[in-house]
Amino acid sequence: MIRFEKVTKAYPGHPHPALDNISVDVEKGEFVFLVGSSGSGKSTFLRLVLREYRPSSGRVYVAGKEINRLASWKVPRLRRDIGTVFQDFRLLPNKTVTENVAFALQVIGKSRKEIKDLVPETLEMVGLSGKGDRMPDELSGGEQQRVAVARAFVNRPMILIADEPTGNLDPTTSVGIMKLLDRINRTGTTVVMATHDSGIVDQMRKRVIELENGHVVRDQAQGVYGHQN
Ligand SMILES: Nc1ncnc2c1ncn2[C@@H]1O[C@H](COP(=O)(O)OP(=O)(O)OP(=O)(O)O)[C@@H](O)[C@H]1O
Repeated sequence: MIRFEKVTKAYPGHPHPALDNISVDVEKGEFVFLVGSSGSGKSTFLRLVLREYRPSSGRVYVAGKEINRLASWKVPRLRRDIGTVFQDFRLLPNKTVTENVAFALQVIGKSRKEIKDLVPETLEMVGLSGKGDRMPDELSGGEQQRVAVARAFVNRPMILIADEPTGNLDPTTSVGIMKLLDRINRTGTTVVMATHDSGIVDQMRKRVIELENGHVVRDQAQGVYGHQN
């Protein structure tokens, strides 16, 4: 589903590349944690999948397509297939919960009928039935992140990318969000999540890819957060 072939990404003005000749394969339906200290290259990896950046060298494939060769006008189509969740929720503050989730469908041209069916169904799935008319600032952090997850998943994307989705949440709330991501993964959606949350990684025992200075230093099935000697 995602393939990096000898990918290097160097930012202008930086002496060391953020990713240095990495090759990684993520199969359809996998759940992968990306771990590594701050600056190790996790966000750069995720941004390359979204084609927010192009690699300096090497190839990135998503669903069999080499995305660096996509014409710019095809990039929005690629991003439709990839839901995103971030640490800081990124909800539209002047829209209700329902409107936030519906908006994701409106921008890709879904019919009113589809929106009417999909939004309540997805809000129910994330445990927010009955809160559709609330504004984001009337919700707890955990609830806001549930809205963000609903928005990312309402279109049933092939891939869900999460960049430190539990970074602003307490441990109990984090577990709730992880249960949701796990449930989404079980529907067949490939999940790639960058995180510093060792408790979550150790609890879930999914594949762990560790980056260090732009290199893959560990790729472990049913892995843990830290090194095991
Ligand atoms: N837009 C950018 N321009 C220049 N350098 C960047 C840019 N984004 C990231 N970098 C550099 O690339 C390296 C990798 O950064 P990246 O954000 O991918 O790391 P990260 O593992 O996601 O870190 P964190 O855990 O702090 O989010 C760092 O040295 C960073 O300073």
